[in-house]
Amino acid sequence: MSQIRVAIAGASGRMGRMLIEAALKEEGVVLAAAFDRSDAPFIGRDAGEMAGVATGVLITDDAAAAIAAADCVIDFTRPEGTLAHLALARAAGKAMVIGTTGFDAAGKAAIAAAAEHVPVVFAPNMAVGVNAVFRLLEVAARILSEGYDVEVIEAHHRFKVDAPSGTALRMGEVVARELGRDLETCAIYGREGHTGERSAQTIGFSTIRGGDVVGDHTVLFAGIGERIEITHKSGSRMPYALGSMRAARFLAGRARGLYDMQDVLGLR
Ligand SMILES: NC(=O)C1=CN([C@@H]2O[C@H](COP(=O)(O)OP(=O)(O)OC[C@H]3O[C@@H](n4cnc5c(N)ncnc54)[C@H](OP(=O)(O)O)[C@@H]3O)[C@@H](O)[C@H]2O)C=CC1
Ligand SMILES: O=C(O)C1=N[C@H](C(=O)O)C[C@H](O)C1
Repeated sequence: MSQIRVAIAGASGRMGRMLIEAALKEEGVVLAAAFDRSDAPFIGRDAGEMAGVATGVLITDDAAAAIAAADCVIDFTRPEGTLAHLALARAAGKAMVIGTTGFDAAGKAAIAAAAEHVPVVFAPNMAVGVNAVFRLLEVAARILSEGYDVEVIEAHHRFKVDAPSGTALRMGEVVARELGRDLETCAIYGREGHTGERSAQTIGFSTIRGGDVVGDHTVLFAGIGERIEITHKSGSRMPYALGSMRAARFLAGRARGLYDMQDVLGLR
């Protein structure tokens, strides 16, 4: 089996630690480097420490050196960090898996531009189950295209900084595309005060933040006399991390281009 050497960005973060654990477990993946910001708590410590394994790979604050040591960067940080790492990966000709959410249009355009030079997997959710739900939503939206109001409801931990989640937005995009609507113009983000009656063409989003909720997403199709709910609940971050390892393996030896988890999982 061919091997891919990965560098984990944001190594001290919730996903960074999970990604290191997954990289150490996954066949065909070698943990080549782990890096974070210079004020991060684990700089200089063994990347395997959290997983109770000595790896000899020390967490560094030298992003360029970490990226140079790998074939592929796996990045779950913040949009500004990801875009800085992407510029380094592009300059060094390295592949990249991007799980970070919350990009604006310019950030997404920068990712598409970099993918003209290096291969990139960019997806708001790497879990296999969520990607299966995206396909289920296409079927549901097709069948329930008349007379059903669409609402996307998501819940996450108190530390999450972007809303709605990237996954909720992608769910909205999938349903909107199937219904021939443009999410840019039909989305309603929360409601307050005298809103008037609901307009049939809208897709509503509701966001809950609290405690340690890993990530729950529901798409509700509400008709007169019946409701259909399609729900995914995460009990652990490991499915995101294992999905990212599949994405890194998918990129091994691949040409430049922009891919997502539907490509990685062969769901297109
Ligand atoms: N696609 C998917 O499947 C999933 C995506 N995500 C997304 O991944 C991202 C990270 O989530 P999570 O791990 O919970 O977040 P954390 O805050 O726990 O971790 C983020 C890490 O990135 C570092 N970081 C923050 N800002 C920068 C920056 N500007 N430059 C470089 N490094 C930076 C943080 O360092 P410091 O602590 O010093 O700020 C930290 O180490 C979020 O966008 C989230 O939505 C999460 C789960 C699954
Ligand atoms: O921040 C998180 O935790 C998560 N973020 C992603 C998102 O915004 O969709 C994926 C998952 O829901 C966890």
